[in-house]
Amino acid sequence: MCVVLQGMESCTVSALSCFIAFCLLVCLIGFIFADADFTLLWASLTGQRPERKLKGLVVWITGASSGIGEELAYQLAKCGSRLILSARREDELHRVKRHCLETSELKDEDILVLPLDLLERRSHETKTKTVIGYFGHIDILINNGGRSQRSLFLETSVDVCQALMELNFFGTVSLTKQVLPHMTQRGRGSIVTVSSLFGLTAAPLATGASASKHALQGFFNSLRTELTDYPKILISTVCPGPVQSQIAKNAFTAEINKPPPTVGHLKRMPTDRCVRLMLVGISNGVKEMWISQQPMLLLYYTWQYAPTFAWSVSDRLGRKWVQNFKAGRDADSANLTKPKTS
Ligand SMILES: NC(=O)c1ccc[n+]([C@@H]2O[C@H](COP(=O)([O-])OP(=O)(O)OC[C@H]3O[C@@H](n4cnc5c(N)ncnc54)[C@H](O)[C@@H]3O)[C@@H](O)[C@H]2O)c1
Repeated sequence: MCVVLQGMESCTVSALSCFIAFCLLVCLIGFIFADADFTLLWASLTGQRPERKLKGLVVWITGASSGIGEELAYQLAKCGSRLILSARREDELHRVKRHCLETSELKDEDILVLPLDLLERRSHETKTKTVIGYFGHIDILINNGGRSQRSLFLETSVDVCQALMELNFFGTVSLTKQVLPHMTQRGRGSIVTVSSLFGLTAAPLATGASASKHALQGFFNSLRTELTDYPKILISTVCPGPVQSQIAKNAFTAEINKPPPTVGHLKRMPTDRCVRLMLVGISNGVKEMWISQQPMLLLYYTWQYAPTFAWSVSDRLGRKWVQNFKAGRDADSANLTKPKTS
């Protein structure tokens, strides 16, 4: 009897260990192939669908003429959101609007094309009044417009660092300053700001851009803590790794108005996947979203738990990137490979 019970016990224990090992294996595989932080992935598996949550909402997108902003417009239009499309180039915004109308059930009056320069801060009050005059309210502001950088700090004019702060940080803060009082008055709304993984960590050739995104992280994290009396106002920051867009082509270089010498071919996440995850995050009240393919995401987790080890890995990767850049080669494509020799 005793021997039988012992046998059953050891069977149960080994079944339990197999089950735990299986769960750990599933977690490990999931972790290796994950392209977002766990809260966001959980929301995408079990949370509210954007098609349900965002239908009919009024969403203002800055930087809607290309890349992530353009894709946001397309996916939000399919969700049935009413849109305000802003960027500097009006013709490009009309192109995006036409495509939204062709691929969704929205009507012409559901999309307002509103040219806006983030650098022209004095215009932001009037632009906000125009939007409220047109739709009556704003449910979601997506602060997406911005630029990056491809230059070594030693060769870069401080004017470039200032220009990056003016655009990415002050332009965003200025528009938020106009829209937020409207949301606090209504007691609800979302302000979603596209930061970057290098707003949390760092990247070579992007000192000024990284600083401007770090500033955004600090600003919006602090703002969130000030708005605890408004539980229905969401302040969310999005931290993407490399995503397919025009970002490298439009990057600042060592001097203002000097185009990048080469356009990188860094392995980038498809824009539609990044935007889908963003919309899932917005629909489920996710306050910070990390969105990136591996190994960038893995490196970022390492940064959280073993920063010095992560710095030694990123120093190695960064050195190759800088060597290629100095040699005038495509720096982006070499960030995870050996320096190019031809
Ligand atoms: N693509 C990436 O790899 C990546 C990674 C992390 C963060 N981001 C961030 O995502 C956001 C969108 O960039 P993207 O990748 O789609 O690049 P993009 O160059 O394709 O789009 C940038 C958008 O910002 C607009 N813009 C630039 N200057 C402006 C100004 N003065 N006023 C108004 N609009 C202006 C552009 O017209 C364009 O519509 C940016 O804030 C960028 O920093 C991008």
